[in-house]
Amino acid sequence: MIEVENLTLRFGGLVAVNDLSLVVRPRTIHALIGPNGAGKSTTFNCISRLYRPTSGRIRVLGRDVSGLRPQDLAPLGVARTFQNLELFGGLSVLENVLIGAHVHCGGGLRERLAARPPAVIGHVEHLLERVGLAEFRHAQASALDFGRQKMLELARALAIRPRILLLDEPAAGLRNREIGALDRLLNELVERDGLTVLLVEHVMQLVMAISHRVTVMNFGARIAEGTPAEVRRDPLVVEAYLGQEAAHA
Ligand SMILES: Nc1ncnc2c1ncn2[C@@H]1O[C@H](COP(=O)(O)OP(=O)(O)OP(=O)(O)O)[C@@H](O)[C@H]1O
Repeated sequence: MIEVENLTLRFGGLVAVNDLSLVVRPRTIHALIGPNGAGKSTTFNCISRLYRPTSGRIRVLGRDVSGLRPQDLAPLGVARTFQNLELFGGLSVLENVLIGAHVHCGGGLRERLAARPPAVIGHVEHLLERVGLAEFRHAQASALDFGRQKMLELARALAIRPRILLLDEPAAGLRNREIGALDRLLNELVERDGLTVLLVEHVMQLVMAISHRVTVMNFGARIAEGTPAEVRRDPLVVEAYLGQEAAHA
């Protein structure tokens, strides 16, 4: 679903991503982990076209993305969420998801909100149920607590009916109960709906529970890859990131 080949990105003299290759297979949850500054977000931003790589190649759904703009990815079936939430705080929960649902139709914000075909509303209501926000559908997005705002961002991403979900730290700042709900939802999206998920995440509780594959980065490069159990035991990973405690967890 995603193929990253020899990706390098330099910011001036700093090599943020260094010759990174990785393959995300269909219907898997693939986590990108590593210490702060390892190059995870930069890799993510190259895949979602916010950054232009210095060299290397990225294919998404078999297509070279080098000529695409960030907004070209949604029509291809690729949705993303952001580490710093990017909601329309003044709009309702329902309207925020509606905006996502209309991505295929083009047009401005006003047109997207004005056109509310019943089928689209039905889909949006269904998504709000799935992320546990149905009862908040008419609340203003900015009035939700942080955990619910994160679920709203996820619902908006799902509204485009994506085949690939790119999630930037979906569990950051969530409480245990919320992480459990996210775990169940992501599993269901992959198992039942056939989505593919690539996530950058620091919350090991989630990564180790849900990932089929984990790529570990340090200093811009890949230092390990495997199942959660494999990377947890990898001495390089233990030294760079997880610590002895996680190795024995
Ligand atoms: N826009 C930028 N301009 C210059 N340097 C940058 C930029 N974005 C990231 N960097 C640098 O590139 C390196 C990799 O950063 P990146 O944000 O990709 O790491 P990360 O693994 O996502 O870290 P974190 O877990 O803290 O989010 C860091 O040294 C960072 O300071």
